[in-house]
Amino acid sequence: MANGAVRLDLDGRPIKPLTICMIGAGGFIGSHLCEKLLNETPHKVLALDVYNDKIKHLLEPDTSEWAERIQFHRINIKHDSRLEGLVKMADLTINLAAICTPADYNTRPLDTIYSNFIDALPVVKYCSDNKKRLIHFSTCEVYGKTIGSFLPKDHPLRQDPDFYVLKEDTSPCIFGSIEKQRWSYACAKQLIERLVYAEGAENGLEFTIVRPFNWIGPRMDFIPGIDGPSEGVPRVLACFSNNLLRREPLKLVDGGESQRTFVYIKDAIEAVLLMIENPERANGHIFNVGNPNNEVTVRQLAEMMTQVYSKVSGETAIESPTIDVSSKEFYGEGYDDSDKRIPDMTIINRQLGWNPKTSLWDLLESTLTYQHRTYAEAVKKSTSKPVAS
Ligand SMILES: NC(=O)c1ccc[n+]([C@@H]2O[C@H](COP(=O)([O-])OP(=O)(O)OC[C@H]3O[C@@H](n4cnc5c(N)ncnc54)[C@H](O)[C@@H]3O)[C@@H](O)[C@H]2O)c1
Ligand SMILES: O=c1ccn([C@@H]2O[C@H](COP(=O)(O)OP(=O)(O)O[C@H]3OC[C@@H](O)[C@H](O)[C@H]3O)[C@@H](O)[C@H]2O)c(=O)[nH]1
Repeated sequence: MANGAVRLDLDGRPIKPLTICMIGAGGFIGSHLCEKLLNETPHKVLALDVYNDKIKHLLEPDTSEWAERIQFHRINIKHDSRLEGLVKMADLTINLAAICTPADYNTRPLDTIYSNFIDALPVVKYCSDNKKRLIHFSTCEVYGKTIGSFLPKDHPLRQDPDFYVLKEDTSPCIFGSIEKQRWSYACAKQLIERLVYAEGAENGLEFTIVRPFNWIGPRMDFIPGIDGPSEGVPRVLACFSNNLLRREPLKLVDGGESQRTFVYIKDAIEAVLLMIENPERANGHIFNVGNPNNEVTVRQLAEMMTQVYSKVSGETAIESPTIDVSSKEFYGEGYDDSDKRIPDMTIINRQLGWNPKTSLWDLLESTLTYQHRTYAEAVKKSTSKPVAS
């Protein structure tokens, strides 16, 4: 922690140091949350994951100021009897573990459903049985498609926020048919949300559910062939970064017409810290965490990323920076998409006073600077390797 001052919660009460069992701590969000907790709070982290590459810098012996506050446990929660003991040792459990890349939802629907529902079940049960607080990571995908998407393209009601803004307590969850296996993830996340909520209602579980709306930033996913499988398909930020690093056109799925709101990971982590440290304001709530001001179509995102990458790398853009591909070609059979995702911010504003700060341009600039610095050399080397004869 930067200084020894006592931290106060939003109601002016001192915050007591916590032990946090963080499952999925080695992933994108987990790595930023661990960093924040170690840098700015006195809390201790029991970090559980199958991988730790993204938090290695926090575990190395020379970061000894943190050595006593973070402990890594290489655990696959599918089958590890140590899990309940670790939940019991902690004051709070945060579950981030999941398969959460859309390319997997329609091609590995069983793994997706098991990961997002079955594997999360014991975590909920251990928290409930042992009277431990749980912060569970769900997703904005539980909203599925907007009501407005079912209206004709030029219908005036499409402009009415009631037909597209997504509200935790009133919006319905609208998924495609069962053959559209894209929705396997959203459906599993919805059922685990319902289970967590029911444990709260029937057994008094103290819970908070987080619905992230496209959090992006450094360390998200992987660059295929560099720190992940060559044939792997990460989420859009890493797909487009990979294309820019390799000087290939960015692939626009079905014309890049879908809309997303992107929030900077560092803004979003502030919201999670408020939930951790203000249980009385966060328990029993479901929170949208996103930035309604950063809405773009995927095509606009591609154009912006191309411009920003040119600026940070000093390379001019290629002649045809984007190319259209069909979703069947890109993701395979059973893909479908959310048309538009604007989070309503009323509840998080009222309970925690949180607001996102960073514009899309600024967050892309810092993220693409990181991508260029981290990967440009490695990509260059990998593409200049002589082909074996
Ligand atoms: N990043 C976003 O914008 C976003 C959006 C919506 C929802 N979410 C949710 O937030 C959570 C974290 O997302 P992320 O972006 O950090 O993803 P991520 O893939 O980077 O992190 C997930 C981590 O969980 C670990 N994990 C998965 N299965 C495990 C298991 N069986 N045992 C132990 N560890 C396991 C993975 O190794 C990985 O490190 C997920 O639940 C995801 O569904 C994220
Ligand atoms: O190369 C690409 C990659 C993706 N896309 C498109 O870009 C959009 C965003 O794709 P992402 O891979 O970021 O994933 P999505 O926003 O659809 O879903 C994500 O949202 C919330 C989380 O739960 C998950 O992390 C993930 O499901 C989609 O419309 C997708 O079709 C492209 O056009 N080109």
